[in-house]
Order: sequence, then structure tokens, then C-alpha cells
Amino acid sequence: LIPEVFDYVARPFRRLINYFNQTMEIRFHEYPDGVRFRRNKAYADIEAYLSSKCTAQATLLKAELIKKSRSIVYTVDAGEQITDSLNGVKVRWESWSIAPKTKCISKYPAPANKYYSITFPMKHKNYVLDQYLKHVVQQGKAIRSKNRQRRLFTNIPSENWWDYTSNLWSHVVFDHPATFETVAIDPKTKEEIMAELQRFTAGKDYYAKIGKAWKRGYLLYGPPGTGKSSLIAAIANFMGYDVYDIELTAVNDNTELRALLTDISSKSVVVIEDIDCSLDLTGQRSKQAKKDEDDDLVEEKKDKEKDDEDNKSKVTLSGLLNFIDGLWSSSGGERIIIFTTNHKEKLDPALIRRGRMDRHIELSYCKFEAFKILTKNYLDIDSHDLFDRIGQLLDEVNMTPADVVEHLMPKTPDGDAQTSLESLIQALEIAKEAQKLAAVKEEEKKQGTKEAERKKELKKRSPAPKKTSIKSG
Ligand SMILES: Nc1ncnc2c1ncn2[C@@H]1O[C@H](COP(=O)(O)OP(=O)(O)OP(=O)(O)O)[C@@H](O)[C@H]1O
Ligand SMILES: [Mg+2]
Repeated sequence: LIPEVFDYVARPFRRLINYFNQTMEIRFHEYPDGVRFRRNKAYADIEAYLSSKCTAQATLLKAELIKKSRSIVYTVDAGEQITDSLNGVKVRWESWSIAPKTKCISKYPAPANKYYSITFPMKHKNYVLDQYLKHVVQQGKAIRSKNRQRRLFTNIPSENWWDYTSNLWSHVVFDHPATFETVAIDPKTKEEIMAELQRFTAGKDYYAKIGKAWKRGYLLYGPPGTGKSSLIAAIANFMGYDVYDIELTAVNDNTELRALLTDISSKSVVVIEDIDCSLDLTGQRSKQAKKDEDDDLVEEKKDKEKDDEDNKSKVTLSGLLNFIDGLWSSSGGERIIIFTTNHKEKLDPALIRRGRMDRHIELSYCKFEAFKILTKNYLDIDSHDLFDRIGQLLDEVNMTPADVVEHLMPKTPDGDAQTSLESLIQALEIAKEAQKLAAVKEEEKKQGTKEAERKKELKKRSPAPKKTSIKSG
């Protein structure tokens, strides 16, 4: 009770002090109406903002381990003060906590009355209200979204009967360790992507200013094992977004697709992997559906086929494109959509035309630059005597980063960089031989077909023997 009395008694004094100092005070209560379930969002943002400032200033901090985000978060404990300034305007924040008023014992005791108060010179009232607080809330939001536990959603229904939260998407914790530091791609491309994404976070206002919809679309293409999925994870981690992985083959029709896409929250990366395999680009049914059909009993199918004709799996390219465009314009939320494919040339130009996908990123075989990033990550070395040889070999041989890292990982607990690199060289040399052999075979095959063609040509030219027919009469 004492803090409450103190607050009550102190109130007129504070008013007096504010009056004489020409200062103004604003309070942000955690539960503005004293109702447990209605938490003030601004309070949470301010808390996050102050926690980023507090470690340097406050003498009493509250530490908390945020679930699974693997980081300890410090907040200002009650009674502590923090000064902050923006563009020369100084403000003072204070954290307060007052015990709840209720005396009866309840199953749901009323929450402690906690609030942050900000005090600032009266003459800066407009600046603080219009700009400073906006800045605080924005920064706080960004910090909160970074700290929150992120999720990976898929549209394969959950098998857990207790997971009734959403019957469209099921989710697991998104905990992929890939970052822009760990993915080995062309450094220039990487920098460009990061700069773009940073601009993207700058937000709606910026995009409105330059007259563009607030969106980003990427097409990642390249052979298997070149880091497409890793790059997606890195982007999601960089942005602090959730990931929605759409398995198109599991979507029955455009209606279902629309339901799925409209159920995606803001701040998310929407991923459609292997777009060439999951969407039949003639605009009709998915290949998976066709394959399933072949596998099933043909007879049983036949009579059903007629009735099913109209409601068969019909995710069409145009449907997908419409929804994607709609997704951008309707919701206004921050979303990044990423398609991946192993065969860019197979894709319909409509899907990948510039403007729809902002950038096409090729992920390719491991070259020396990428290799250096991998050795830095896996072996923690920047240079080695064997690097020159490996650089040469990588120029001549196509090896995916996935295969390279296979060799970089130590095979035994006491394996060192030397052994790893030697093993890689060996593999590269074997691959080089194989590549040569394949080239020779290819050449032979070409010669063979040429020979066959020549023979065919000759055959055509020489007159065919006349057929004689005997008419019976
Ligand atoms: N560019 C890269 N940088 C770092 N690691 C990579 C890279 N490419 C591949 N790897 C490694 O290889 C593994 C497989 O890569 P990833 O799943 O990202 O390939 P992908 O391009 O998505 O392949 P797919 O087309 O088969 O889906 C990753 O777990 C990672 O360890
Ligand atoms: Mg992949």
C-alpha cells in the first residue's frame, strides 16, 4: 500500500515541480483501464525502446530470458530513471510500479499498476508529441519484432489433434541458423540485397514517396544445393519475419489458395519453392496431382472422373499471379515473396517478368569468393597454402556449395583444416576427371548422332524398292 500512498501524496508536489520547472509529464500505463487482458501496445514499445537504452544508464535492471530467442533482455526496473535525447531535445523517463488496489484474494489478481512516465521541457511539447514519441514507438516495435519468437508456417495440415489454432496453416518454431554472414554468395549481390532490404524496412512512407507498392519479390534460381533455401532463411532472419512456406501441390484450387494467402500475417516471407514443379505452367493442374492419378487404380478413377471434372485441382498460373498482385495491394503489410526454381528457363515469362519479381538472383556453383566465406565459417581460416590450388580447381569444376561444405566439415573430432582441404581437393580432382569423361562421351554421342543422321539422309536419297501387289480378282 505504501507506494500507492506515496504516489497519492507526491502527486501535488510533482505538479508543483513541473509547474516551476516548466516541464510536462506524460504517463503510459501498462493496463490503461486496469483490465488485465488489455495491455497498452505503446507501453510494450516503450519498454523495448528503453531496454535498448537502459544497459548504459540505469543502475537497477530487470533481466529476463526471452523464450527460445536465446537472448537475455534487460528492462528498466521500477523506480529507475533514464535520460534520452533526440535532436538536442532532452527527456527523462521513469519507470513506476504500484501494487494493485484490491485486497481480496482472487484467482486472477489485478495486475500491478505499472507505467512509464516521460518528463520534458514544456517548450518542446510539440516536438515530443509529434516526433520523439513516434520515434520511440517505431524503434520499440522494431526491437520487439526482432526479439519475438518466429515461426515457420506450412500449409500441410497439422497432424496434432490439439493444434486447432489454424486449420489452414500449421507452424513450428523457425530456428534456422543461416544468416547473411553464413551464406556464401557473390559478395556484391549480397550487399545489394541487404541494402534493399534495409530500405524496405524504412517502410511504407518511403515507398509511398517513391511511388512504389511496399513489396519485394525475389526469384532464386540455380541447381540443387546452391543455397536457395539457406538464403531464404537468411533473409527471414535478417528481417525478423515469419516464414510461410506454400506447398502448391497441396493446394486444391484457386479458392483455397486465396484463403491461404489472405490468412498470412504482416511481416512475413512467403515462399513457394520449386515453382516449376508445383505449378503446371500450361496453367492447369499440378504435376503431383497428375502423378497421383497415374498411381491410383485406373478403373476406379474412370467413373469418378466425370463428376470430378469441374472441381479437380486447379491452381492456375493466372490465379496465382492475381492473388500475388492482390496480396501486395490489399493488405499493405510488409511482405516479401520468394520463388525458387532449379530451371528458370522453364518458367512462364508472366511469372517472372520484371516488376513482379524485383530481382532474379542466381545461385550457382561454388567459386573461390564463395569458398572463402565457407572456409571462414566452417574452419575459421582466411587463408591457407592450399587455397591457390582449390581456386584453380573451382574454376574448372562445377561443385555446389552443399558438396563443398560436406568436405569442410571435420570427419573426426581431431580433424583439422589441412585434412578438410585435402579431402576437398581430392573430391574436386575426381569431379574434374568425371567431367572430362562426360565431355568425351558427349562428344562421342554427338558424333554418333551425326553419323546416324548421315546414314538416314543417304537412305532417303537412294530410291526405295518398289512394292508389288497382286490383285486378286
Ligand atoms: N551458398 C551457400 N552458402 C552456405 N551454405 C550453403 C550454400 N549452398 C548450400 N549450402 C549448404 O548446403 C545445404 C543445402 O543448401 P540449400 O538447402 O540451401 O540448397 P538449395 O539451393 O535450397 O537446394 P534445393 O534446390 O535442393 O532446394 C545447406 O544446409 C548449407 O549447409
Ligand atoms: Mg531448397
